[in-house]
This record gives sequence, structure tokens and C-alpha cells, in this order.
Amino acid sequence: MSYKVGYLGPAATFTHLAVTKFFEEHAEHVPFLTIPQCMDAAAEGRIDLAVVPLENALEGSVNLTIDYLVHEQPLSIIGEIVAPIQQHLMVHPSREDSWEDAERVYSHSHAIAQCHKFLHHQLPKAKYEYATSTGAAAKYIQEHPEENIAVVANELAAEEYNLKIVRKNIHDYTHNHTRFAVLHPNQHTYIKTKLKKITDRTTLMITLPSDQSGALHQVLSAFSWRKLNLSKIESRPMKTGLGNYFFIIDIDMKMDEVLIPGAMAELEALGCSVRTLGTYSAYSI
Ligand SMILES: O=C(O)C(=O)C[C@]1(C(=O)O)C=C[C@@H](O)C=C1
Repeated sequence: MSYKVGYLGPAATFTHLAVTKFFEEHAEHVPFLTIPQCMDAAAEGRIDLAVVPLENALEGSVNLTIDYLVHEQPLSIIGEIVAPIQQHLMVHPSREDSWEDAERVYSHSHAIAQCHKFLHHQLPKAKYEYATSTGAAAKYIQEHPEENIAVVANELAAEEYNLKIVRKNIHDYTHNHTRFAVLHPNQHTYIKTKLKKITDRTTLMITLPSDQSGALHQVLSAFSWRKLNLSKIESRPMKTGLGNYFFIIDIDMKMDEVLIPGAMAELEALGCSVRTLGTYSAYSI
């Protein structure tokens, strides 16, 4: 049976690459211009699954994905794809020999941030402009050859949009990976892939009681004495006023019947509110 997988498009983004490697051939891939548009389509049942970037090893969380998941579209994370990220500098073929004169560098904000050192030294005069994705930036220069722009994107984008790669592997650190989330309205959904599983995870959103001293310490204790291994803890603003935060916590195992529910009950007894954003396996490309 064929199913529809939405992704942050257009064609040849890193998200698209992750989708093509992760899903079996009979999946139909549907591009969306923004992360919220892709997530809305999954929530409304126009597609079966949404794949969006979640976190990059050099740049940290993709805040738009986390905030939209928490505040707007409560989809469940049902899988994770970890992909290596190689950024290249490319231009319209007519500018191959004059790329160092580029006036602007266009790409996704995360992609530009991953290449700051390179851009700072090689294109010191260029202004940065942000696109909805690396693929959208590549498509833009194909359609606007008259503009003197260089783009940061992947090899597939250079092929798809007929651009010339002028510098390869321009990301500042070699260990560059991005986590992509597979989202569905219902947690209990089965997904099949040939990729290798690297770990299991459960992601929780925790809101602390206001003005309670030592609350974060108590939260961490609930995990620590149960020997639940945490691989991430991060705070994000609640958007209800300065000083109000929620925490995103990744636990290195799937939801069980004893330990994680026990920790959650303990946190609720302390006055925290706890929401499960997903319990899933992570696969590597
Ligand atoms: O723009 C793309 O190609 C994306 O898939 C988005 C995205 C991101 O949001 O981090 C994904 C991977 C790279 O880290 C750069 C950009």
C-alpha cells in the first residue's frame, strides 16, 4: 500500500534526502515550503507522515519544529532519522569563475551557521540572507541567474537545480549530523525502514511549578535514582512572559510500564506538568 510522506521541501533539501533513504520505495514524497505547513498537513490527514528537522549537532535545536509541536500541532514523534550533513558552496554556472565576488549568501539559517568560519574568511563582504530551506535557496538562484548570489546546500541540490559546486564540505566541523523527526497524529503507528537502528528514545516536555526552589534538581533526581539515562535537556521559553520556561528531555529508552511512568508520576506529584512528545527508535543513514 502506498502512503504519503510530507517533508520540508522543495526537492533536494536535507530533509528530502533523509526521506528518500528512510522510506521504502512505494512511499509518495510530498514537499512543503515550511515546517508548519508540513506539520499542519499531517495533523489534518492530508499526508500520512511528516518529516521535519529537529536538531543539528553544530547548531542545536530547530526551534520552529519544537515550538510548533509544543504550542500549535500536538503530533507525536514516532521515529527519528540521523543523517550526516555535508554543506557545499554553489553558484549559477555563469558565475563559476567569479564566485568570490558574490554579494549575498543565501541558505537556511542553520546551514549558514554551520559554515560561519568558512564564510567569514572566504566571502567576508557578502551579506547573509535566509531561506526556508537549503533547497529553496538553490531553486531561487536557478530561477534568478541575474542575481550575484552564492548558496549553501547539498550535492543533490546542485544536481537538481543545475548549479556549480565551487567549494566542497564547507561546514566548520566534521562531525555534522542532523536529527529529523517522523511525526504522526497517533503515537501507536508502525513504520518500516531498512536503515540501522541506533537507539530508542522517549521525549518529554516538562513544565516546572513557578518559583519553587530546587525544582529542576528534583526533576533530575526522579530520573537519576531510576538510572534513566538522559541524552538531552534543553529549556525553551513558554511564550507567556520573561522567565517562564519549559524543558525538553530525551530519555535513552522507549516508554516502559514502570520506570518512565513512575518518574512522570513523581514529577506530577511535585507540581510539574509532563507531556510525552514521543517514544520511538532512532535510525542512522
Ligand atoms: O534546509 C534543508 O535542507 C533542511 O532540510 C533543513 C535543515 C535544518 O533545519 O537544520 C536540515 C539540515 C541542515 O542542518 C540544514 C538545514
